[in-house]
Amino acid sequence: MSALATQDLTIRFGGHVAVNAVTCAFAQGTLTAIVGPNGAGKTTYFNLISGQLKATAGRVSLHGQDLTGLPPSARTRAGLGRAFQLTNLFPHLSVLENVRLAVQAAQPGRHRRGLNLWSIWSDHAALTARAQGILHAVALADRQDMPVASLPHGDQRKLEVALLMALDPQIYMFDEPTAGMGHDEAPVILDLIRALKKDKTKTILLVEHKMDVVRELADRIIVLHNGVLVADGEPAAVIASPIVQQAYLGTAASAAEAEA
Ligand SMILES: Nc1ncnc2c1ncn2[C@@H]1O[C@H](COP(=O)(O)OP(=O)(O)OP(=O)(O)O)[C@@H](O)[C@H]1O
Repeated sequence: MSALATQDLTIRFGGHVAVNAVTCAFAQGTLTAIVGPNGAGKTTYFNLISGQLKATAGRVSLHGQDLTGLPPSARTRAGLGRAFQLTNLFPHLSVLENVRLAVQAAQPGRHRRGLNLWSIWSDHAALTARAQGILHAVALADRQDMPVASLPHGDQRKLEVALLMALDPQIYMFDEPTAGMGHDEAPVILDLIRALKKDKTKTILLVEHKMDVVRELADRIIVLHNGVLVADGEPAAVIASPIVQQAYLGTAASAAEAEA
């Protein structure tokens, strides 16, 4: 059984069908890149999977469990990990405190152990250690005491990935994870995605415009164009296919412009 699947997933905005009957299954332990031109429906597809948008038609399932009617929070609890919107955080708490809260949120049931001071103290120490480990992995350890609101943009993107890791989801959904990062910052995030990929229990969906990144990381590429899934397969074959050359890389359009 696939880890995640969408069946005829569709959303209309007025007369515009932004995602059009997309049926796709994602196998556990694979990294699928989702590519397509601007406005193709990639982020909208993510929003439908994570529940930020309600589908007009179709279904989303996780290990066979139908998630379609569930709100985003329930999908997160079921194992879907979508990068946090930083607006959902506590902007005046520190980076460490925010990550620690996410680590804590990912461990349901701990509070039911009762009010035992030793367990509260040891829990707090363990949660802090885990949060610090994650911050180290995303190269944010030296920013751990800064209020989230004062982080520069590149560090905010790293924090999004840190919070996702804190939740330890089964499905990682990355939407252009290195967008807006400097050349020295992007490799940290790409290394993390490589490490997640090696952990064959995780399933990764990656929306990415940079084809060199896609070529290196993806086991499979799917292509959206005008909300429709137009290509799906092994990276080299998909990148070489006429539909991608035309729809995504724009060779046909460029050739036509050159001739005009
Ligand atoms: N809330 C909304 N209301 C109306 N139209 C929307 C809404 N969200 C997305 N759209 C439209 O749906 C289409 C797909 O947008 P989407 O952002 O998913 O594309 P994308 O492939 O992620 O593009 P990009 O690569 O530029 O991020 C676009 O035409 C967009 O204008």
